Amino acid sequence: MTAYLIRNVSVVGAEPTDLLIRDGVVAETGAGLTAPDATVLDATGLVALPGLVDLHTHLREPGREDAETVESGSRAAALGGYTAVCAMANTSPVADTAGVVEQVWRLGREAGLVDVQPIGAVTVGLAGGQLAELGAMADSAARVRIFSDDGHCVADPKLMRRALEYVKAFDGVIAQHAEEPRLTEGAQMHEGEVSTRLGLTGWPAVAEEAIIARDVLLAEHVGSRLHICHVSTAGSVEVLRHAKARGVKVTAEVTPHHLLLTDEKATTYDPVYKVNPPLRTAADIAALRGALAEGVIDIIATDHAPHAVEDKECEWAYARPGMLGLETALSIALDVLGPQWDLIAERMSRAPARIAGLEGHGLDPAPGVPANLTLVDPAARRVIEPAELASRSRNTPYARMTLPGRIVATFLRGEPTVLDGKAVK
Ligand SMILES: NC(=O)N[C@@H](CC(=O)O)C(=O)O
Repeated sequence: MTAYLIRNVSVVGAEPTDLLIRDGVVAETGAGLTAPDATVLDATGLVALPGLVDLHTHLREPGREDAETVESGSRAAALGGYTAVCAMANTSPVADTAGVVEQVWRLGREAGLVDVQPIGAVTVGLAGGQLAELGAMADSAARVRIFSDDGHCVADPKLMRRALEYVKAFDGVIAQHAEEPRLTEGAQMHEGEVSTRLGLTGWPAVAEEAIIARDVLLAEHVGSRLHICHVSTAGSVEVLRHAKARGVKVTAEVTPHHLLLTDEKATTYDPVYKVNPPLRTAADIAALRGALAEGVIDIIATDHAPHAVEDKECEWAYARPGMLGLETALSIALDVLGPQWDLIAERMSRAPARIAGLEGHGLDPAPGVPANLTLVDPAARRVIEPAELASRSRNTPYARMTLPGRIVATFLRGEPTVLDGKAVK
């Protein structure tokens, strides 16, 4: 195994130092290290972060390998600075059995670019009718700890209660897609002034907030861990703040796009901006940014949702919701938060690794720690060209935008997956 001596790197924004990576771990740190056998990387001006961890990735395999595979999504993740991703269960077949989660887990190991941790479905076929085999998925080789029907809400309160009770035994977590389905029938975008102007059916903020309010109360009643996917409204932030103050075991994520883009984008009628939950207002964005700084929202998760061309380049009403995220998330975080490296490390690596219980991830580079890390050039700016993305899909909302920051290298257990900004395999 090649050793790497990373020279003059700022670890999470601290004074520059050297890092020696050997045998899969950070072997030494300090100024002026020597290691004659090591490959030297000059990292002057670069920042080392613990490898990013995405709690919400759609990899589309099995079933829609034309849109993404475990391998192509893993490569996109590595290029985005990630060393671990949690793969959502809305595949075809649905990841609601030990067999399917083991298949995804094995494909992730074979690709070997990031650790792929499958998420199991809460209900059979995501249909919301009966609980999936949560225990069998937890006991499988994939050791599933997060369960989610993402894309669908677990709308039945009794089933949600049972799911929360069930996973408590193995410290699992239910990740809820908060959307009261009766309030979003036929919805095409955020319900507000813009939807009225465009004459499109609205997805009201209260459809999200009502489910979060219900579920934090259920989680408190049961004493279980609840995670809220893609929080998108100011009202949701208020509900979460209240729940956290009461000591409810709830965590929450926000996506890069909900931190940056508003519902005004729908006026273009370009379905690349169609996403679930929908893009909201500038006031929501301000509240989400505040909550992220404060810790009411724990993490940034991408909700990387690749879609084939025919599912996106069509009329708005027929387009599938979702946008790419893995290869641009760190740039959007830098744009939104500025060079607050400790906050970025917390929200994009340490906290998601803790929530998912991913051993060896989310740890700042230090002697003895597994070498899962990424090197960022904060001074670089890049133009996003959809055709250059590693994802099999092209549905990025940032096409031709100039974004700050570039991932220069990513290491997974001491092996580079990205070097000089390019995937190693
Ligand atoms: N976030 C999205 O807009 N899409 C997700 C599922 C979902 O959450 O609707 C997808 O799988 O495409």
